[in-house]
Amino acid sequence: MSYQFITSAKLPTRHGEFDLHVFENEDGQEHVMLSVGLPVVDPLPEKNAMQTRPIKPHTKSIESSVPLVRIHSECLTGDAFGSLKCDCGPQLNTAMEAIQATGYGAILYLRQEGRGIGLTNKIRAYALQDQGHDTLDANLMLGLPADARIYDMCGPMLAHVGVDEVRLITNNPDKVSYLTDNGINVVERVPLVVGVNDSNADYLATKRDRMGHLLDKEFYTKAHLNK
Ligand SMILES: Nc1nc2c(ncn2[C@@H]2O[C@H](COP(=O)(O)OP(=O)(O)OP(=O)(O)O)[C@@H](O)[C@H]2O)c(=O)[nH]1
Ligand SMILES: [Zn+2]
Repeated sequence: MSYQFITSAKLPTRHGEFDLHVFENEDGQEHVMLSVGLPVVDPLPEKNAMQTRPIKPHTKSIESSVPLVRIHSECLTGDAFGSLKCDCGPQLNTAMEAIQATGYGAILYLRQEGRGIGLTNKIRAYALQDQGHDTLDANLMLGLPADARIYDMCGPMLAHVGVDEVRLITNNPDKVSYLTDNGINVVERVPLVVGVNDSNADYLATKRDRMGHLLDKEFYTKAHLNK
């Protein structure tokens, strides 16, 4: 699949100002990158398309010499509606804050709702979860993969802002492997365990115990929360 940069603009947010870049694949599916302190290709057609604005100075420290990057998969229910069934909303907000704090990094917001099965199927899976099935079994019962996401857009999106090494904010080792196997140096994995609550503790435990997510050290169990 090939990916094309379409346009960009400033996006002030409650976490600070980002440059928002839109990319599209050949099927017309859009992905978004929010960046801070990284080059921006001028979106205006009358200007040289390859011209870049100068990189804004960022807080230089040993930690921030490599950009902080979060690959975030779309979750309408968590990101927009404040759902407590998952940890996506708090993860997105925390990552945006952390990237603003370093002044150097990006969120790749991938439109792969429901781990790539789409919103309708995710809600079908939620209905099965309402009957007691866990997040993994619910997908399988629908005849769908546990995780249908692809990450081949990440390389072109990062290349667009001149990034080939990252400090990656994730608990998912698949994301680290994918980037590493595709020429992006992951110098550090930065864990992101936020938004744990009574409604998502079992869901997080399933990700830890059945899907290989690296949550063991930092993660609190439902039993712990109920103490
Ligand atoms: N199919 C399905 N998708 C879900 C469910 N809960 C959250 N999601 C989707 O899962 C995606 C986020 O994936 P997660 O497994 O939470 O985390 P991750 O991105 O793999 O790992 P981190 O980088 O550590 O956040 C989003 O696209 C959500 O819409 C669920 O119960 N079923
Ligand atoms: Zn979610």
